[in-house]
Amino acid sequence: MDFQPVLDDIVSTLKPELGAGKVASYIPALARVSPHQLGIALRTREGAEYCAGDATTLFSIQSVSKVFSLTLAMRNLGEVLWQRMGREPSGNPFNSLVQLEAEHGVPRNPFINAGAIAVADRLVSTCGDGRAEILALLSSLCGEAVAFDEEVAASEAATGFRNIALANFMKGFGNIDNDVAPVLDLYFHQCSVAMNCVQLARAIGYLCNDGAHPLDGSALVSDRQARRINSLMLTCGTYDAAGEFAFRIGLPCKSGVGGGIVAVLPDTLSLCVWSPGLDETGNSLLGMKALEMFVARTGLSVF
Ligand SMILES: NC(=O)CC[C@H](N)C(=O)O
Repeated sequence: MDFQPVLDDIVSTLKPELGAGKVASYIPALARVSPHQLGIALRTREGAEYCAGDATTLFSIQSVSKVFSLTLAMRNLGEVLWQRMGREPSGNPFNSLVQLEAEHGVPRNPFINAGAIAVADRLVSTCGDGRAEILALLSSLCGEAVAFDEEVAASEAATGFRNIALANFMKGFGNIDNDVAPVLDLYFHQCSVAMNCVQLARAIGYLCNDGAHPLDGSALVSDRQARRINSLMLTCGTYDAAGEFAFRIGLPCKSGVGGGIVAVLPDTLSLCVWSPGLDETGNSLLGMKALEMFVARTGLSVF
C-alpha cells in the first residue's frame, strides 16, 4: 500500500487547525516550542518509510521514552519487574499522587510518571550507566545518533516538584531502592531525548516485528514481551485518555507532553505523529486527530 498520499492528505487537512491546543508550560523549556507544527512518519514492518509535514524536526520525546525504558527493564529483570508496579490503567492524570498512598507506593503501571520513575530505579540498579544505555538503545533502533537536550533536562530538574514528590513518596514505601537523586536524573534525562518522527517511527518498529530490532532483525525482546508492551500501550499509554484513544483510534499508542505519539499496528507498521499543542489530558490534540484520520482512511486498526 502506498501510504504517501494518506499522510500528505492528513497534514494538509489539519493545516487550518495548526496552533490548536496548549504547549506544555510546566516545563519552561517546552513552553517556548511553537504549536504551529505537525509531522507524521510511518514505517512498515518490511522497512518502507513514508513521512509528511514536520517529520524531521527534532522534539522532546518526553513520556514516549517510557516505552524504551520499560523495554530495557523487561530485558534486564524479566518477571521480577512486576513486583514493583502493576498493569492496570490509572484513570488519573499522568502525574497524580492520589492512588499511590492507597496502593502502598506501588504505581498502577509503568507509563504513568510514578511507574516510569520506579522503572528508572530498576535501571539504576541493573545498568552500569542508565543514561548511556537509553541513548545507545535509541540510537541503535533508529540507526542515527540521538542525544539528550540538556536544557530540557535541567529545566525539568529545576521544576519537577511533582516527580520529586512521587519519587520520595515511593521511597517512603520502600519501592525505590536507590537514592532518589540518580533515579530522577535518569528519568529527567530519558524524557529530554530529542528525536524526530522518522526516527521514532523506526525506533518503535520492534513492536510491530515480534520484538525484533527494526534494522538488524536481532531479538530485542521476545515476541511475548512485545505483545505485553503493546497491551500496556493500548490500556495505559495515553493516561486517562486511554479509553478514548482505543475508541477513536484502536492502536497501541504512547504519548508525551512534547506532543509526540507513537502508535503500532502489530505485524504491520509503526507510526509517529507530532504536534506540540496538547489537550487537557496531556496528549497531542492534532496528533490524536491525525491518528484518527489515518485509521479512518486506511481501515487499519487492531480491532
Ligand atoms: N506525559 C509526559 O510526557 C510527562 C513527562 C514529563 N517529563 C513529566 O515528568 O512530567
